[in-house]
Amino acid sequence: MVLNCGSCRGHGATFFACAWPRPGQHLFPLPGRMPPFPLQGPASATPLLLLIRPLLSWQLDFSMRQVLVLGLKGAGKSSVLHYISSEAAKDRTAPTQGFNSVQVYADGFQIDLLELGGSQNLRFYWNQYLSQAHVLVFVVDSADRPHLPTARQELHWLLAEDPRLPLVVLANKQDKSDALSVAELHRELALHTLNGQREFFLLPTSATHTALATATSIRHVKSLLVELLSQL
Ligand SMILES: Nc1nc2c(ncn2[C@@H]2O[C@H](COP(=O)(O)OP(=O)(O)OP(=O)(O)O)[C@@H](O)[C@H]2O)c(=O)[nH]1
Ligand SMILES: [Mg+2]
Repeated sequence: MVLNCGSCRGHGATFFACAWPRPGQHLFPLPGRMPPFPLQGPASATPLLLLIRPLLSWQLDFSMRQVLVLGLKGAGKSSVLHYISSEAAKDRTAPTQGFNSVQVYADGFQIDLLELGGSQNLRFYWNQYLSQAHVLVFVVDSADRPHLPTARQELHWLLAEDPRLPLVVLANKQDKSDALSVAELHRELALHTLNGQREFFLLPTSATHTALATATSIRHVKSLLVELLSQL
């Protein structure tokens, strides 16, 4: 079930509760700029506060589980989020300018999935959201060979910051004929270097209509997340 900000109980700071973005909403239209989190300051600090308050609801709450969804631009993050929240694929998605979030309920808790845009200027802010995430989902375009070294570099920078955060890597766009296999991606992303401290999963996915009933269905991602998060 998808919930919009009207159902954002439990975010702690009620003043900000209504600011949680609606699913699919892009609330950060400023080109390439997104403030770091956490941000502090008096409530009178508008208009900056108005711009940042959606991000302030990304905070720990025992009834919520936070999933941070990262990956280079065009990897398929928004498409994955759309499927997880609506159980339907989307033909077109716009590049995320800032962030994008969806909330789903499962097994008695709320899962907040937060996607940060994957363009270079937004990647600068990625690591600032790690500390409040329960799981990191890293989406890779399996057919985008030229950008795999960048994806590997970005992923390993993130992992170095938090050696214990559970990691789910999605080898997305498996429907493409030139997509690397999971084994090839495992090698290209140097995932063998992960130490045994963190829980780690690498799943083949395809966020397309035709793949919804196949082995690469995003449905498996949702099940895995629920299982991982219910152990917390
Ligand atoms: N063939 C194929 N196309 C996909 C798949 N997933 C996403 N796409 C397409 O890839 C393009 C980019 O997808 P997005 O979901 O917007 O990518 P993103 O990671 O959110 O990109 P940014 O928001 O710019 O960081 C869109 O045209 C999607 O329709 C997939 O599994 N297979
Ligand atoms: Mg996006």
